[in-house]
Amino acid sequence: MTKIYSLSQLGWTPFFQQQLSLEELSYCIPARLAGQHRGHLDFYSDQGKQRVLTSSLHSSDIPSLTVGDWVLLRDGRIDRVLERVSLFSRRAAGEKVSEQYICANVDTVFITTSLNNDFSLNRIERYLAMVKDAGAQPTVVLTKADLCTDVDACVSQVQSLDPLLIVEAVNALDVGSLAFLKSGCSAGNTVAVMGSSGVGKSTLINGLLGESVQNTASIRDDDDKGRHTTVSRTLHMIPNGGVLLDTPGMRELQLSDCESGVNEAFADVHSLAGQCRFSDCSHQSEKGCAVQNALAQGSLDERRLANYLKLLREQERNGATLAEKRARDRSLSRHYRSSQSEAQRFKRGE
Ligand SMILES: Nc1nc2c(ncn2[C@@H]2O[C@H](COP(=O)(O)OP(=O)(O)OP(=O)(O)O)[C@@H](O)[C@H]2O)c(=O)[nH]1
Ligand SMILES: [Zn+2]
Repeated sequence: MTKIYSLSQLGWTPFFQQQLSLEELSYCIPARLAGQHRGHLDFYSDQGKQRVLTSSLHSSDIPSLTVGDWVLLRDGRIDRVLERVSLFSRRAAGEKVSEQYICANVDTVFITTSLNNDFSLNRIERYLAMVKDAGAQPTVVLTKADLCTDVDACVSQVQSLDPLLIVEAVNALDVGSLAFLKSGCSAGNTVAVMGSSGVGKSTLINGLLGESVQNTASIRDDDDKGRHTTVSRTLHMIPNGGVLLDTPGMRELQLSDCESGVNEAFADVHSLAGQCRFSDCSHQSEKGCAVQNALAQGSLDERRLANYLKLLREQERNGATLAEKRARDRSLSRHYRSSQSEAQRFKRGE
């Protein structure tokens, strides 16, 4: 028997609720996509697991869905896909500019890097740009703190990238050191983990879930042969609330097209660049370059500037089409968020 979870345990928040009309509430069931299989999709709702056969869908609906999506089900079919909080995708191979979706509606990403060989501010900045571009919130998790002789120095280097960034050093093998991260995984919060191979993502995930992933209370499925397997091992319930989305695509994600994410992750440099005398300043040797001035004054770090320019060049090579499409999607999602907070203020009578 599949365990039943409440919508909030499955990651449902007011952001999704306010997209439903009263009428829809009477005939639709909100459900979250937990697994995509060859012939069917698995959804979870507060009524349990529901399987939708791919053959019952419009072929154009399928590629636009991804794990983590919330949809409205009506009579066992997808009525519509709800607006997303965030979306991770990559450029699909091929001539045409198209996007391959990886997962949706992740609130918090644990950008995981180890405090030994893997530690690199450039890599962390790259991940920050990706997470911001997707519309999610980053938390930097520095693993293998037990193998590092100066944890505080590394933490403050990461913190210097952004004073508001949450940075946490852990020994992922010691569950006790994950208490702070666990406290952030409350009901309604969807978390994903990203980082290079070997940094300790699986160890961290096992620690957050409390047991080995294989034996957790993750959403389970009986496969056709009657065996008990996890649903593509993508959607896991975190004890005491929250959902962990763990997809292979997320683990392999490369920085592709996220110029606006780069500019957000480097808000300090981006804002300096806006103050240069010439709008097309290349920040090399032009007169009145605010970026070069900041470098000369020591308020901007040479490494950070070099990484910013490198990431922007990568964006240019990737072309702007996808970036524009994402910007459109994001502004729509911001619109929803702001109308949501307006609705909340209204409710409170402000
Ligand atoms: N000492 C120490 N070892 C750790 C820590 N976190 C992970 N490890 C070890 O590092 C190795 C790699 O950890 P994994 O959790 O498999 O790393 P991963 O990021 O999931 O790797 P991929 O599956 O390749 O993506 C394992 O031997 C872990 O036991 C830590 O905080 N401290
Ligand atoms: Zn300049």
